[in-house]
Amino acid sequence: MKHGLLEQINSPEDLRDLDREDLAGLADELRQFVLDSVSRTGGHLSSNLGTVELTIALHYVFNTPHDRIIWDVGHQSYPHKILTGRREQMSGLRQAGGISGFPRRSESEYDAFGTAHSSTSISAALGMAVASRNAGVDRQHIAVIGDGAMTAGMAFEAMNNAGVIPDVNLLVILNDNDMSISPPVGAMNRYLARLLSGQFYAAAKNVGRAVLQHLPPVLELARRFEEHAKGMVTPATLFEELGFNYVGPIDGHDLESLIPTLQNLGALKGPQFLHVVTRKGQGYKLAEADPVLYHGPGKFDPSVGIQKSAQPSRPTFTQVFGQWLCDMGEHDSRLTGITPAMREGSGMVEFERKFPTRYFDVGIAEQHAVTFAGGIACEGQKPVVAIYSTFLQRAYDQLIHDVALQNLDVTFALDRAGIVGADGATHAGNYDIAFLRCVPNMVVATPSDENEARLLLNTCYEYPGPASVRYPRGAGAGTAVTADLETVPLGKSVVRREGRDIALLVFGTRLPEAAKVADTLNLTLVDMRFVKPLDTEQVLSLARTHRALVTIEEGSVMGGAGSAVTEAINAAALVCPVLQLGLPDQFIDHGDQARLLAGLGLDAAGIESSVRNRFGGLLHERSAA
Ligand SMILES: Cc1ncc(C[n+]2csc(CCOP(=O)(O)OP(=O)(O)O)c2C)c(N)n1
Ligand SMILES: CC(=O)[C@@H](O)[C@H](O)COP(=O)(O)O
Ligand SMILES: [Mg+2]
Repeated sequence: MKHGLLEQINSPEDLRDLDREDLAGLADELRQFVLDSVSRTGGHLSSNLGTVELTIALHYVFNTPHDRIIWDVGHQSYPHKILTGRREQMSGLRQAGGISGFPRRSESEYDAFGTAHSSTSISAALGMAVASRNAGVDRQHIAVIGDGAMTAGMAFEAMNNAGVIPDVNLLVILNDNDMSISPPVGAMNRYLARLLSGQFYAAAKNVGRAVLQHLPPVLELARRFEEHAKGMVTPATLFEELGFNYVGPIDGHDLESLIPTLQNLGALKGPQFLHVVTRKGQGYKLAEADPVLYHGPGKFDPSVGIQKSAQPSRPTFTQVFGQWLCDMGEHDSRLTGITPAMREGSGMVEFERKFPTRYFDVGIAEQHAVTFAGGIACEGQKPVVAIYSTFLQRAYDQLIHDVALQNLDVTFALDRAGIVGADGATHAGNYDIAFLRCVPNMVVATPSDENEARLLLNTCYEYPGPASVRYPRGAGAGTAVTADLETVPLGKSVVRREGRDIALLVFGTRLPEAAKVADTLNLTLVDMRFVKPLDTEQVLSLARTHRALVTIEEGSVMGGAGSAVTEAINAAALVCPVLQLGLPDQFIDHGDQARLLAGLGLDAAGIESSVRNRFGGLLHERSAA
């Protein structure tokens, strides 16, 4: 077997120059490269180990970048990045200034479409296919979508549309590894599993034959009956009935199956559907055994695998939520916990273990998760939707129309609020304050530390309407968390420090940084706790007794909590300057969370310098007085 193949590949053209018998060796090198590089940078591992052969086959068979490949979610696109000229850049993956962990149009002409939020690939590929057809351009458009991503309604909306659009070159490849991040859920997963086992097709045929024994021996009727039986129970027909030519399942690690199949499909016109079976973590035993643990690891030593830290670490906000959910679930049997496919990320593993009948992983189906919660609330039970801030964007209409408008008692636990770090702009939880606070009936809570997170979860849970509690990725300052279920007054803030001249009004976990500034400059410090209902009485009182106010939040300044404060001051016709600190009107790239926040002026040094720049005169007057 030849060695050193990978370093000769600087573009897919180099790959296409290789002899076919060299591709298996290249796959071994590529897999090893993925493992080595992810172990050094952190990132998505299991999915990428599973797409090595598929990526090689696609670039080998198709004329990329003329032909378009769209990687759904894009967390499995590292082999694609490596083969498309970004091998060296993998050392900077997901770090400030480095390449993204997801496909990005601005990064490479081979990244046909930016992805990261799931289940968009078929829609985008179909759009491109229509545009190519209309422009008379002959090219192939390929959507590679996982079995997890295939659970989303959006994928089926696209399939439904594709099946009736004539003359489009669309190839949907279902990369079925029988895993989402967590073990797969739902009837669609069962459907695919039955398809793989082939048992149902065989059973359908047998049903047809058995019944036919009692029917007139008309061959044509038999054929139709068999097709009908097949149509009712054979999973393959779902895709066929939607207008696709279904091919598969084939072994997605076998280049000898993949290459000729792709060549054949490439020659066909109209919507094609290829079912490929892969294994998450393929080739790295530890990841094969535990693909969940290796879905998105930090740095680790591949020779020993991920090790548990010897030091007890500070609990993350996610863990605080997970503990709260179990405690509240124990206390109140009406509680149900809902996650759209983020059981581990949202801290619900223990809740599922303790309360399996009250736990619902609904698949990658944020819209359904929210309306499903609305339905549960209609019947007097108390759903908690645990969802990343960024993924709630998917379910905005459901939140307004199905929950808030009917004032239903749904608690939203918004994880990953604010800057998320390595996942970057696609996953940023920057907008929830702005998009939630304008919705009537909503309560919007912004805890400042772990204990506050628990208190505000209690409070929002007890509130008999729609309420959200947002908290960031990772650990807080290590504040001790109470074990009880006490609540705090709704819409009331807490003065943490009495100072002079300027008041810092903090919404959320920037509070410890703001506190340092308040101490240094002798300012008033208020933990606002709620964006909505806003503690207007407190805001107006501060505006009357201070020369200026500074609002601080880890969320979009536009429309955010600071805007709520200025609206309250304007409505009362008071005159008081307000400096609004938060996230600017731009997408924030990937990088280290703390450094990004510092770069955005949201650490103590940045807050102090903003206060001095804007209100330096006021501070000077104070010290002179
Ligand atoms: C809208 C949305 N919800 C949730 C996620 C989080 N997420 C990323 S990958 C993933 C699982 C995807 O499973 P699958 O498509 O089968 O790919 P695999 O991880 O198995 O390679 C989930 C839930 C997301 N990216 N987008
Ligand atoms: C690709 C994707 O959407 C998830 O895998 C996401 O990267 C998880 O993020 P956390 O690591 O913050 O759970
Ligand atoms: Mg999968």
